[in-house]
Amino acid sequence: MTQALQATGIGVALGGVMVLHGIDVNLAAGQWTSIVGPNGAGKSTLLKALAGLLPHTGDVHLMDRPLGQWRGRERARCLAWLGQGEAGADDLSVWDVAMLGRLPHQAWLAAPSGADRVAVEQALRATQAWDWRERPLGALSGGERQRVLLARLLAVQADVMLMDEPLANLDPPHQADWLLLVRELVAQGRTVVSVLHEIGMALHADQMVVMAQGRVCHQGACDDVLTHRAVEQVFDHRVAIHPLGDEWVALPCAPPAVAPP
Ligand SMILES: Nc1ncnc2c1ncn2[C@@H]1O[C@H](COP(=O)(O)OP(=O)(O)OP(=O)(O)O)[C@@H](O)[C@H]1O
Repeated sequence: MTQALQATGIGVALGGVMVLHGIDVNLAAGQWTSIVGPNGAGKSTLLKALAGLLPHTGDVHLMDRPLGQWRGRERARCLAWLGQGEAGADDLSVWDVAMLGRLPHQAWLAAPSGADRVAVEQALRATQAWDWRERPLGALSGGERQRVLLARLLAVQADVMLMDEPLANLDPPHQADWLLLVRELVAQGRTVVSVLHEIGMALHADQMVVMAQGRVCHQGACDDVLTHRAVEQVFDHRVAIHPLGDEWVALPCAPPAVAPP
């Protein structure tokens, strides 16, 4: 199976402290992988290292080529990024924000091509952000803003898409729309890697990477009970995964009762 991203021995230090320790992961091409784990586990840091956005030790290969051997624009066409709580660009219109996703396709200072405009319109329609295209990003609600940033990622039309908490601020119908969108992207042969706190949504992926304390505790199929047990363990059994029809649901659990003194 072709690997879209392969990380070997990834170590990252932030503020002089090691926050990732010797991470090895293989993320298959044409699949959706979700990364889950408690707050501070290192999920966002791993995603940034995979995107080449952070200095790290170890190796990352994108489509079987070392990340460092990709030229900047070529890599930006292949790998698209949606960060967590991205700030800035508030004065830009929604259209212009989504058009930023086309920069890797455009010659320096060139006007957007017809293909760029088609890609942006498709992306804004896919996230139901088309009607706001003339509004400034800063005038949108949190969920509306997130859908525009998702459109920017889609506009890249990259083969590999990394998303850090893509469901942040999205209401349940738009979370369901995102799930359909990801399934469609994967059906087209694209690779999606998402950091998710919504374990129930994360279980819809093909593969799951389970992290805690800067390490990968488990990587496996989302329908494998070993993966479920690993998820329950990293969350100190405060979440339990149960079958529901053909799917899996994650339910929160009360803390264990403390025996009276
Ligand atoms: N700039 C920084 N300097 C020092 N430590 C940092 C810095 N940024 C993050 N960290 C630490 O690195 C660890 C991993 O952070 P990271 O954001 O990758 O975790 P996460 O699993 O994505 O968490 P969350 O679920 O809360 O978003 C945390 O302990 C965090 O406090």
